[in-house]
Order: sequence, then C-alpha cells, then structure tokens
Amino acid sequence: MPVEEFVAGWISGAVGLVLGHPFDTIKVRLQTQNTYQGIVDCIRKTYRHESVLGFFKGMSFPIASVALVNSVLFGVYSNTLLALTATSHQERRAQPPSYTNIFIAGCTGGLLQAYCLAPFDLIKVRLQNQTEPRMQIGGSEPRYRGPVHCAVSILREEGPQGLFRGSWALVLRDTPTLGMYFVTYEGLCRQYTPEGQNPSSGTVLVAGGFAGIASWITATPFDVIKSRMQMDGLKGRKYRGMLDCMASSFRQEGIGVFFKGMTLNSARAFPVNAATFLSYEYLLRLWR
Ligand SMILES: C[N+](C)(C)CCCC[C@H](N)C(=O)O
Repeated sequence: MPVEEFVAGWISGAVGLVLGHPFDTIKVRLQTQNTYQGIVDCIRKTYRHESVLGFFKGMSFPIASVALVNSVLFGVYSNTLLALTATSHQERRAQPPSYTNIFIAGCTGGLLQAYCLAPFDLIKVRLQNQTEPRMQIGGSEPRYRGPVHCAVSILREEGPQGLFRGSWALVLRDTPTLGMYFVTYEGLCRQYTPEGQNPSSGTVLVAGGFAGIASWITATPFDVIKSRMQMDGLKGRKYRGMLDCMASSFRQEGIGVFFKGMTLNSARAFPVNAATFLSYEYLLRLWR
C-alpha cells in the first residue's frame, strides 16, 4: 500500500489549515451564536474583545489532528482508486480513471475521515465558541482551559459518546461532498492539461480552489446542523437528535439558517484547498 499519499496528505492538510483558520472561527461563531449582525460585525467584535489571538482559538488541536484526518482522506482515496482501477498515482495521468470511480473513492475517503475528524472537530468548535478574552485578570474564566481540558471535561460530563455528538451530520456532510471534491479537481485538471501530461502549478491551484468551493457550498447545510449538534450538550440538551435540530432550526430561523457561513466557507475554501492540492501534488512528484 503506497504510504506517500498519507504523508503528502498530512503535510498539505496542515498548510491549508493554518491559512483557513481565521475564516473558520468567524464561520463557527456565526453559525452557532445569534449575537452577531454579520461577518464584519463578528470580525470587529472578535478583534476588539480578544485581539488577533481570538481568530486562532482552537487551532492547536486541528493542527495535530490534520495529520490523521487529511492523511486518511488522501490515503484512502488514492488506495481505493488503486483497488478500483489498478493504477497508481503516477500511472493515472496516462490512464485516467472514470469519474464514477473517482467519486466512489472520494466518498470512501470522506466517510472514513469523517469518523476520525468527529472528536477533533467537536473540540475545535467548543473552543472557538468561547468568547472570553484570554489572560484577563479578574475577567470571567472560560469554560474550557484548552483542548485537553475540554476533551477530559466532555468525557467526564457527557461520556465518550459526547465526543461524537454531531458525527452523523458530519458523515452526511463529508461523504458525498468529498466525492464531488475529487471529481471537480480531476475534471478541472483534465480540462486544462494536454493529454498524458501533469497539470501545471497554476492549474492545480485553480482546480484545488474550485474543488474546495464546490464541495463546501454543497456541504454548508449539514455543516450548520453539525456545528449546532456539537454545541448541544454544553448546557443541557436542546435537540433530541439531528432531525429535531434541523426541524427546530428551520422553524425558528427559516430556510436561511441552512446557508449560514456559506460565504465564509467558500472564501476559506479557495486558499485552503489550492494550497492543499499544490503541496500534495508537489510532494508526490518530489518522491517519485
Ligand atoms: C467536504 N467538506 C467540504 C466539508 C470538507 C472538505 C475538506 C477539505 C479541506 N480539508 C478543507 O478544510 O477545506
């Protein structure tokens, strides 16, 4: 089983992650708290109250976990394609796999990575939603002191299943949309690359960026539900389950609720996924 894909997936995921984290924090806050008027208001309040550090809340844990999560995504994707088409990453330029196989491999990678991602993502969301400024003497103490304290508290108060709250919504968010992610990436690369050649860096950047946008736009409705389910449980349970969360969010806030954070998800998706695919392709060519 080729391991390069796992390592390349890990490094490229980390590069993308740091770039996109400030967008992500603002998005999570807009999706789960109703105290902001919009993107600009949320940025302004976060900055005024918590300084630049506020935008990077909850990042250390994803950095550690992206190793696992992105390497599972790219590693499983590539190895599923290998199983389906009997071609390795290098051979795929000469013998391009069908879009159906790419979609199946992407969904498989998406499904498995969603399970690895679930607890890390939950901790990230809980930390991002703590709006108390850091290091303020006499100020109110945040509920969680950091990722480890957060994990231990959840385990103690909500049990192991507490760490997987929202994981159904996460699986539904990621499985089809990651299939689409790889189909969009491959489709755009093929469109702009002469047959049998490797795509240029510019093509990889643009194809990666648009693959990210396409998959995030379709993923946003389940992303909102996922974030809300993850925050549920912090102060008692508000929702009886995923369907109840969807119904009650819709009832209270209308159809628009399912598109909360879409602009930010798309704005974040371009740089993050352009950087992810460029470093992934670059590393694999380097090791060939
Ligand atoms: C499928 N969905 C769009 C939800 C996630 C796509 C993940 C790709 C990349 N790690 C990123 O954070 O943008």
